[in-house]
Amino acid sequence: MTKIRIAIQKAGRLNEDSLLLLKNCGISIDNGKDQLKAESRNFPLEVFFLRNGDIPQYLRDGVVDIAIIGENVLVEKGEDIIVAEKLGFSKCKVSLAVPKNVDYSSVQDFEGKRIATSYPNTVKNYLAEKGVNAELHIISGSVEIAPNIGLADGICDIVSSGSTLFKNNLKEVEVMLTSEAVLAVSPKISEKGKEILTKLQFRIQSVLKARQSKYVLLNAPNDKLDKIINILPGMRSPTVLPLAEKGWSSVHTVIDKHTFWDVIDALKLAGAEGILVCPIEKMVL
Ligand SMILES: Nc1ncnc2c1ncn2[C@@H]1O[C@H](COP(=O)(O)OP(=O)(O)OP(=O)(O)O)[C@@H](O)[C@H]1O
Ligand SMILES: O=P(O)(O)OC[C@H]1O[C@H](OP(=O)(O)OP(=O)(O)O)[C@H](O)[C@@H]1O
Ligand SMILES: [Mg+2]
Repeated sequence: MTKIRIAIQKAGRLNEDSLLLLKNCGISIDNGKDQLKAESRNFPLEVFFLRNGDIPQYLRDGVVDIAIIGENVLVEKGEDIIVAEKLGFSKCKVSLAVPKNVDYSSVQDFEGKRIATSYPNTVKNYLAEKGVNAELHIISGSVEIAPNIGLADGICDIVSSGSTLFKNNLKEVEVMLTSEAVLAVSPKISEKGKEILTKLQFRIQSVLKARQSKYVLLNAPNDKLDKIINILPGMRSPTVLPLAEKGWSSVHTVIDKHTFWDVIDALKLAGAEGILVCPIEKMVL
């Protein structure tokens, strides 16, 4: 039977969320400690645990069919790789930063300066677009220390909360790109592999939609139903059921978690009572 091969980061920031996503998709993986390869018992999937930075090459060569990888790594070394799905976790930026005490006015200030980074192609392309020439110092980690030890005038690295920059007396001056984990696809994937990928993507989409939404149940007096229903976005239109108590109804609907608190406040004002909010496990549309 054909199986699809997926690359997942062996250890690091993407590992846990990638495995959780597969688990939420109902895919069980027998993953012993330090195992570099594992199989699913209930989905035609083989998992390879690899270094994030090596994954674009494995995709290009067709050694794996798909991968969960940071978009920023594809920008750096996998522009030819197709992204099938954004996955909503490991969100970060790739930014330029300089020491806090430097007077910075524009990207032109990097002209002739030394920049330490693990993302040379990203910086090179960005600066070329802006017509700036700088000298790059390629290092594989702890980039933020470079200006403090006199190795560089500025850095280009991943920024999330900004605390690493802050601790190293640096300030973010240019955001070159924003990134999140994505499902990437090898250009060499077979037709059979594509069929399995479609099934996997269907499951992933159901999980991601569910993560974004909450199921809401509330009670309302019938004379306030119109106003309440107007507030609710819902998947299609909300379900309205009569309560045992005369003149009252129960309303069921789905709310996007980003607008959630605003909608709840509006519902209360409109006369909703006994509001219950539940997580959704899967959302199949
Ligand atoms: N601080 C952060 N916040 C959010 N996402 C991050 C952060 N740092 C890195 N990422 C994302 O997670 C990915 C993996 O980062 P991590 O530091 O675990 O691995 P790495 O050292 O870049 O790669 P490798 O697996 O090759 O060692 C990055 O490519 C980026 O997309
Ligand atoms: O803005 P922040 O929330 O501080 O996150 C940014 C830091 O996170 C990443 O490093 P990581 O901790 O993954 O260490 P690494 O360099 O060993 O990969 C990245 O390289 C930054 O240094
Ligand atoms: Mg890191």
